Amino acid sequence: MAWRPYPRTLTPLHASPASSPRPAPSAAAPPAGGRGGTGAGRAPDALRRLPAAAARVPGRAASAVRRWWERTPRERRGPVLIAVAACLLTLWLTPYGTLIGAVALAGAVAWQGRARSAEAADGGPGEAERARLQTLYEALVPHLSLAGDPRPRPLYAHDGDWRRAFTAFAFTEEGRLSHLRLRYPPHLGDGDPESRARLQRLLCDKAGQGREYRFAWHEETGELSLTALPPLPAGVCAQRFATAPGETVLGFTDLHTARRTVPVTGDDGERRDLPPVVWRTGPRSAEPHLLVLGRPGAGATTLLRSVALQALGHGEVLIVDGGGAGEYAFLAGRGGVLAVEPTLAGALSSLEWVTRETERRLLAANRARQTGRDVPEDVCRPLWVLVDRPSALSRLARSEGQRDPQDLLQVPLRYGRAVRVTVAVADRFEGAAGLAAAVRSHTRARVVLGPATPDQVRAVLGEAPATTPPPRVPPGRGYARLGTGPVHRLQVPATPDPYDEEASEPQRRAVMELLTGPMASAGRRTLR
Ligand SMILES: Nc1ncnc2c1ncn2[C@@H]1O[C@H](COP(=O)(O)OP(=O)(O)OP(=O)(O)O)[C@@H](O)[C@H]1O
Repeated sequence: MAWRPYPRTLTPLHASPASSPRPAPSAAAPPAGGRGGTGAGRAPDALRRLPAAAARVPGRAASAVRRWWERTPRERRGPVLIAVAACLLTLWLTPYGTLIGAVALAGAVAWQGRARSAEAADGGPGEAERARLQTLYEALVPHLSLAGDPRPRPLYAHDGDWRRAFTAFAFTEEGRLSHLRLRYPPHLGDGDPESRARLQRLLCDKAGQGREYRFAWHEETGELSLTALPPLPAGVCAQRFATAPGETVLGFTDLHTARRTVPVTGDDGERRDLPPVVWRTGPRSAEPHLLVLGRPGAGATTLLRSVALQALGHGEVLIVDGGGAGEYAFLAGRGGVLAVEPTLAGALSSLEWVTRETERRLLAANRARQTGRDVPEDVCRPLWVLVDRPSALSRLARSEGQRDPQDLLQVPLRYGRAVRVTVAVADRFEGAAGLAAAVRSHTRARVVLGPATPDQVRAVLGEAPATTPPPRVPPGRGYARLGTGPVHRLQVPATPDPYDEEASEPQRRAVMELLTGPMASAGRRTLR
């Protein structure tokens, strides 16, 4: 297989530390920006940390002022502003007032940062942080101590020391635990999923609700690390992503699980580099077809729309809308869109054409190879078959005594990869039982959207996520797994139906901008 370098617009992660979001902390290194330390007495590097700590002081003072302002009741904000303005005016009018004000401000800022700088300088946690670690340690003692433990100094004991148990930790600027690495005793049974789940639940409760956490078990060293994850980037609209041909962005994920970033523009117009989940299709792909499952309203249709808009840049698209709600109607008649079929009859005839077209392409490719000629262009042009809610169509077909449209997906699913025919299927959880065996066995790129239990995620992706469920699940939020790769957290870009009046104007406009022009009647192909 030929090695293909990154296109210049794509950024390998290691190449742009300055412009990328900060990497999540590894188990050995607490997160940059958070304040961390080791409990086991690593050598303090005070001199190195002091300038950095001093540089953070104004930032801390500013966030203290912001927190104070947010806590101030609305009715008191006006008088407070007037008092501040009066003080500033007095200083302005007093001889040397500006200078006195500046010195006083610098003094206040230095005072605010003094205690914390001292802590940061010796690398140790502050008083509040020590108290949090102590509370966490005491909560772990009943779970991790052993009655009648013969060892003279067990890791976890009521009069024990958290410094021996916690080998690394870090706190956020707000004083919340952001990273912890702890040693666990051998009797925990780290091979037992129930023991693991119990300890993880306890740690989540004690580390603070309302965030997602990633757990990593290090069985060789008997350590467990917990890392608080920031929310995934929301507010990314549909747009032309910087990808190579054959690559589709399913959504965005965490920096530590992605291999690169792509530049994107948020709906506020701000440009950022974000780590995408990239799905590769085509003859070399190990996951040439996609299955999306989720609860109603979780965003499965949105993901198929996003795939369709990206596919239109390089190939032709045929859509079967089993939901029949007209959520793809805006694509009908656009350049590159072969058909949008909301009815059973239309779905059957279009999918029959797809079967014939796949077979035609296979024969043409075979003949070209046998005669040593190039494969014809019409065989290489990607063909995308997007099927939304096939289980609903199958049910309808059964009740009407017609052929199951999913039977017609067998050929493209089995043989389509070699001739660039890609199938993406979306359905609801309750429709999963109605998916044909071919759909289930040939869709190795998988996405789960919306609220789902770890067991539901495992049932679809083959593995539960290593992260805890998000406290609030926005539309388009879920998990993705490509083949046997890791389970990624996923946020799908907002790609609404541009005629959906409830969608935000910038998001609808973004979709309209990606639409190809109407197809000229001369270019229309008949699928019947
Ligand atoms: N990634 C996203 N970002 C922002 N909004 C989204 C996203 N995904 C979905 N939505 C919004 O959530 C709503 C439901 O989305 P969508 O129709 O895609 O869900 P669905 O899973 O197909 O639901 P159903 O099965 O009921 O059709 C829509 O209003 C849509 O605009």
